[in-house]
Amino acid sequence: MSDDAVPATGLVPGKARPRGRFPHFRRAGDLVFVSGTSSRRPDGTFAGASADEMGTTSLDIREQTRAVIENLADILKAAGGGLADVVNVTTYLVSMNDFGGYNEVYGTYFDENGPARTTVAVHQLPHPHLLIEISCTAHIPTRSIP
Ligand SMILES: N/C(=C\C=C\C(=O)O)C(=O)O
Repeated sequence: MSDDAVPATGLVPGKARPRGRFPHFRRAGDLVFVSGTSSRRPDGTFAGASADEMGTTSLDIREQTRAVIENLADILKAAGGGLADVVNVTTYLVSMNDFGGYNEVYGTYFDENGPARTTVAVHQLPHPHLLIEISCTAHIPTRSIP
């Protein structure tokens, strides 16, 4: 693929729009930086968040983690790569009580040969239903894109 055909930055069609003036990803040379991504769906609902008829909310860290990583995969695909190209991950959890569930699902996508990783707990994320947000960097040389 010619360099011109590879988007350098972008809003990815079909993904939840960023909640601010930033792109889903930005390329700098062979590196692709993906903005912090949640389990938010294009319709504004969240995978891994539900409420019963009384309004009691249930949040599921495993489901949210899976949805976040799948959202990252879709964004990386639009940038010409995939999860196998990720070299660094930063994870933001609202509570370290969710570390076990997050870690379990993470390990179904990545292993010790995968990206470097940092996981931190933060006070809040941009919506009260969010337990997790992940940003990542991928190495996707434009010359490797078919
Ligand atoms: N990356 C940011 C928010 C992401 C929210 C979401 O994906 O639901 C940001 O505000 O920097």
